[in-house]
Amino acid sequence: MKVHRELAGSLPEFRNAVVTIGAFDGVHLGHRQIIAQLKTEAARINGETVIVTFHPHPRKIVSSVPGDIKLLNTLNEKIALLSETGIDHLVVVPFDHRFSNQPAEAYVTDFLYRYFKPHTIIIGYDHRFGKGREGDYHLLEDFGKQLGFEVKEIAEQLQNQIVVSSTRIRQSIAQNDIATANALLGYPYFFEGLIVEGNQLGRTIGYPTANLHITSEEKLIPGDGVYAVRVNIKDASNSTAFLNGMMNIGVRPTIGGRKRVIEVNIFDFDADIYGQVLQVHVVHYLRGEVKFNGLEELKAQLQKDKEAAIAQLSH
Ligand SMILES: Cc1cc2nc3c(=O)[nH]c(=O)nc-3n(C[C@H](O)[C@H](O)[C@H](O)COP(=O)(O)O)c2cc1C
Ligand SMILES: Nc1ncnc2c1ncn2[C@@H]1O[C@H](COP(=O)(O)OP(=O)(O)O)[C@@H](O)[C@H]1O
Repeated sequence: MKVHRELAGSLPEFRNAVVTIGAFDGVHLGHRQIIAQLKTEAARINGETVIVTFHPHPRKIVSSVPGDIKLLNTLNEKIALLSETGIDHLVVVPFDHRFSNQPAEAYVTDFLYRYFKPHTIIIGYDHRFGKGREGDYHLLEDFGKQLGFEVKEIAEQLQNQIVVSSTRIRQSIAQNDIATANALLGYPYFFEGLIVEGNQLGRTIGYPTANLHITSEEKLIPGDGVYAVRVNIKDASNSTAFLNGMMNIGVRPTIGGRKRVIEVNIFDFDADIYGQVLQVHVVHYLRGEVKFNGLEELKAQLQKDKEAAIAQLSH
């Protein structure tokens, strides 16, 4: 997959471009359905598959509360996930107020048609574009007749009767409904953080925990609670080996904590990994955070959590 981060001057001439446009936050099962169609269509006409996405996320620019929205993917994660789907081109369009204020007609002629000369455009059932989201499938179809491109619409995707949408997945993760989120994503939700020092208390009770500092401000972190996780230490070896573990997200009422922390105890593991980046794949929600009467009670619960986590991770 070739990644293009600028429009003017640097885009190639695509051969029979089969294009889709969207935020693709999460690269979830609905997105994957569109991508599958893109590839089928491109194979049929010997064309190239092109995904057009925007950065920053359009909601960050047009939202009334800027900076408020948390996302499923950082740009780099999105690029990695899309790259695995086997498409030919990803175009990351810088999204700003000027771009968002283009009338829908100008968006089609001065942007879509001008840069991509599409053979076919495939969009999701709820895709909107242009100032005030005024452009839709029908407008695109009208332009297609004039300018000579095909437009195809993909119906909404259901998973266990739930409509697959980035918004729905974001809500599920924030409310610790990891089961729903993962089912709609098609993979376990993941995030990463830098391993920093904590109170060094964990090791004294037999459960050392890697405390994570999240460097991406936009990344959505699951709601408070205890989770079964798989982790990958992103060190120089670039190993993709996964280790099992359990994670707590919360303020740690038992030790009188106030600040929200994210910490992971890795099973069958013993090494100093301060300063490394840990990627955490959230597999299962185990329980809510509890205030215990002292460390002994907490320790007993941690043993139970570990057994529950191992049972979940062995599926
Ligand atoms: C799987 C797991 C579950 C936890 N559950 C709770 C909990 O329910 N209540 C709580 O106060 N602390 C909980 N903790 C946090 C512990 O209090 C914390 O790991 C310990 O104080 C060590 O902190 P340190 O890493 O900063 O030294 C949990 C930690 C882990 C790893
Ligand atoms: N099994 C393990 N799981 C997590 N971290 C571990 C493990 N074994 C060793 N460590 C190391 O120990 C640190 C955690 O120990 P801990 O006593 O909880 O200190 P801190 O409060 O600084 O997190 C981790 O950051 C990591 O470097």
